[in-house]
Amino acid sequence: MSGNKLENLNVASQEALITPEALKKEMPLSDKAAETVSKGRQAIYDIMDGKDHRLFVVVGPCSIHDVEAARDYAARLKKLADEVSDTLLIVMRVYFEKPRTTVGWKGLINDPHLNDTFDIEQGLHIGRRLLLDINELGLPAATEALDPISPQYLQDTIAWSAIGARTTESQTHREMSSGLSMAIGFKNGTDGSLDVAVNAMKSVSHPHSFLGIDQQGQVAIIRTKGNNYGHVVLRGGGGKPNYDSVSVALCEQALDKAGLRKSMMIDCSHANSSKDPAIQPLVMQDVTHQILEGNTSIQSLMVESNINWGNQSIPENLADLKYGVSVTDACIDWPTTEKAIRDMRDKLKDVLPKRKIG
Ligand SMILES: O=C[C@H](O)[C@H](O)COP(=O)(O)O
Ligand SMILES: C=C(OP(=O)(O)O)C(=O)O
Repeated sequence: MSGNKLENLNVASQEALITPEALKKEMPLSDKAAETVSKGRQAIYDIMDGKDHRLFVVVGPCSIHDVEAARDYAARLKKLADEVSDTLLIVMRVYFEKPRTTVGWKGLINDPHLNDTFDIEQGLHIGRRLLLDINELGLPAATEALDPISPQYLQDTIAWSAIGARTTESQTHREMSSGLSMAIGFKNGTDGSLDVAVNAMKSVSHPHSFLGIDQQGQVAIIRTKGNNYGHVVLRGGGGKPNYDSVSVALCEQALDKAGLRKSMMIDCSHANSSKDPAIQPLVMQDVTHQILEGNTSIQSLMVESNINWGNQSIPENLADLKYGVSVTDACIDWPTTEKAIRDMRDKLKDVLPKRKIG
């Protein structure tokens, strides 16, 4: 550590990490996986541009903590995705980085062994392997871009990214998003503020120059071109939901006033469900009804779903973990997910092709 007595005084230790280039050399993207990423990104662009009539639906666990259960879930979701692909583009939530309101487990990259050992090098390897395998299935992946460095390790496997409610106002995250290679959903603030997401959409469309790391892990000046595929994610906040038609109309007005594309995602979980999974299918039904009634701005949804219902705390003895149950937010189970997605597809399959977007 530096000999300077005025710096790192609160740093306990630091250790070098594998570079992004080295990790990708160890775990390259196959042609099949690359095709899944590229097609997934393009389909989302086409949906946002009104060239593809479908909705895209980001479905999956609140967080990934058990890669075998994640593979099991991905195989089920891939089958469902193929079944509904005429109407819904299904993208799997593969969330490795968890923003916490205060403290708590921060995800599989930060602590892959769920025991505060913070084996981040192992976390990056495990996370990349799973993302490669999910894309190999032909299932595109979505994640939250939370850590400003990790995208250099993983973003070549990602078709869509979210910036979370706690970081949508962050300049660092807006700068990072302006250089990412896919559409970015900006959550409204945890207090329900829409302004932070609208301002993020404005910011992300501009070029930015900022401090980052390159593929060789060298600190570098990153200069971006700007990203024209930012959109708002309505996730509720301030103790109340904002998926209702009035909140959606107010969001459309705000986007119109700002001269931004009226493309939004409804997050059926978080403050839109008061974190009660039983509410998520009701939100999905309400959104479907809004579209049947003529809404043309809702182009995507987010659903927190797992193999089994609810959530669990991380036990002292990991052998006590219940299979396929979230260790962060509570999720709907697989049968509920299948039913809700199928219902949405059946109700919208003849309507979406007639929607005039934009
Ligand atoms: O999606 C996960 C949670 O909503 C988010 O990480 C905050 O969780 P917490 O309030 O339990 O920290
Ligand atoms: C943390 C999440 O959501 P939010 O940022 O809306 O709380 C999430 O989608 O996992």
